[in-house]
Amino acid sequence: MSSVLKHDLCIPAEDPVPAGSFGEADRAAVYRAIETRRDVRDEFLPRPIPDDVLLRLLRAAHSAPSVGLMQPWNFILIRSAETRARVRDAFARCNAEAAQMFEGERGALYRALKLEGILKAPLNICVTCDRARGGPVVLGRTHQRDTDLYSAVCAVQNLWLAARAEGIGVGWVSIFDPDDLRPILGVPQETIIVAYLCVGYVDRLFDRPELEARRWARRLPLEDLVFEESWGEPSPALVGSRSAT
Ligand SMILES: Cc1cc2c(cc1C)N(C[C@H](O)[C@H](O)[C@H](O)COP(=O)(O)O)c1[nH]c(=O)[nH]c(=O)c1N2
Repeated sequence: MSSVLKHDLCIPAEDPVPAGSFGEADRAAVYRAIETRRDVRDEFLPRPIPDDVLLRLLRAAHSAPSVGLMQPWNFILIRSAETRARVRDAFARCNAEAAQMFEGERGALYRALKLEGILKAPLNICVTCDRARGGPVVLGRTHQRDTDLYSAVCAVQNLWLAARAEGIGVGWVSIFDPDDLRPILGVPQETIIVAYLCVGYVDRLFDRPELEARRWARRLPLEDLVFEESWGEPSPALVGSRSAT
């Protein structure tokens, strides 16, 4: 790196391949996993997930970044039909409440959506966050207490992307009262239930978010979300990107 580069942090046109970057095929695979990852509700197959594959997914989750290397996560693997049925009941109760919050056509559309695959997926995984792990003072968490929760969410996303590469679908279900789940799964009171995931091989995937395909919501244009230097200032770097969103 020349001294100009060091001080100006610019990358000249003739810059060689950045150190540590992936080759083209690997890079494309990473973006493919990111872009084709979907939330899965109804496309699960009963085919069991082999232990070695499951281990890869859990290792991917456990490789996530975490504040102060706190690694606040635990993973509860739920396979029994009986436990899943109890969880499904907890979902159904909350989903009925949620449905009442949308009126008219929106309510009808909500009721038509399938928002979980708890019984259909052969495996469910509950991801938790132990807020006390790492002791009372954790590097990086002193002024932002919720960074432990953010860390656990990073683990979920790692698992989700690794699953995509394995041909395994994941569906995140959050339509629960955590206090309903807690006794079913034996989660201690001080531990937060971060995510309840339905996991299994799939026969197909939506090529865009299902909620978009079913006209519930739309992906927002990226350039509306990126600011330059200060809130509300459009970024020149994103000008002309609308067609790419
Ligand atoms: C924290 C959180 C919680 C939930 C979700 C996601 C996340 C991040 N999603 C999935 C969500 O609807 C989905 O990710 C978006 O619609 C985008 O679709 P793709 O994930 O790109 O397929 C989700 N989906 C669903 O059917 N029931 C649910 O309860 C939830 N809950």
